[in-house]
Amino acid sequence: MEKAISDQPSAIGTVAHRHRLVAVSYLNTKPLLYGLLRSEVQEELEMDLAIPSECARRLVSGEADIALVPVAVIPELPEAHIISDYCIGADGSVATVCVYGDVPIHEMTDIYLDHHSRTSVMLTKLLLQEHWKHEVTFLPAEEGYIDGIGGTVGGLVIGDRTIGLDQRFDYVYDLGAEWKAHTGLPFVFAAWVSTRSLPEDFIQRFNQALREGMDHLPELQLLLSSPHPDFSLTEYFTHHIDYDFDEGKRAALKRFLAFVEGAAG
Ligand SMILES: C=C(O[C@@H]1C=C(C(=O)O)C=C[C@H]1O)C(=O)O
Repeated sequence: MEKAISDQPSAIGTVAHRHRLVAVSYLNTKPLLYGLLRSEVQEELEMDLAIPSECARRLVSGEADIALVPVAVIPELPEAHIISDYCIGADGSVATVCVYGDVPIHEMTDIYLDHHSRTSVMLTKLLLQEHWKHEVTFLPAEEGYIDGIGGTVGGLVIGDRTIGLDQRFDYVYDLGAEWKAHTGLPFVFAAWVSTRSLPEDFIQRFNQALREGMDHLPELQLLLSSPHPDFSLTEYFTHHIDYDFDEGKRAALKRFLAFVEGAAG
């Protein structure tokens, strides 16, 4: 455990050991990344991006020290510290985590579970069990699986690949909205987690940097191109994704992790 990681600049002005950080490679993380990249705290970080399931794998394997991870992986970590008041969450419809299909959910016989996801895979299972009360066969997904959605086969899709998909399928179930209808709560998909306790002053600088990112959303939107003519970045960043890890999301996390742990046990 006593692996010394210094947060102090070394004699030549660089940081001796940087925290290895991995964040989600989707659009919804850009405001948080923008803050980190504008801040001096980035000098203390070795930053990389990956799909959510890979962020989870790296934190569990010890290849990363800090990650924006799907919250469903938290029970697998020997030590987990949520180090930020910012997250990838939603209070109602999230827009980019949906089950798609040609038929209503109760007519679906099979559902593909997106291999990019850890949290929404479990959320789909929870909602089928508790909310829709409908049994299906779960199909593992791999690259290209979206083309296999059709007939009575539905599919969970998360992140940027969902953009435009609502025009391709007749039935779209937004899991942020369905969770809210089921529990009355907002939801947290991913949180900033470290696998060991970090110095308080680092955590403060880290959160200040994330805050800066949120404060500069209009500037960031000048740098990003819109992924689809019908997709509003402003709408997505301000009405769908809810970045505050507030009391409601903490309550949601507790409830959701109880389900995840129950399913594992
Ligand atoms: C809202 C989203 O939440 C994502 C969903 C995740 C999951 O299902 O494991 C993980 C990270 C989040 O980025 C999204 O990416 O669309």
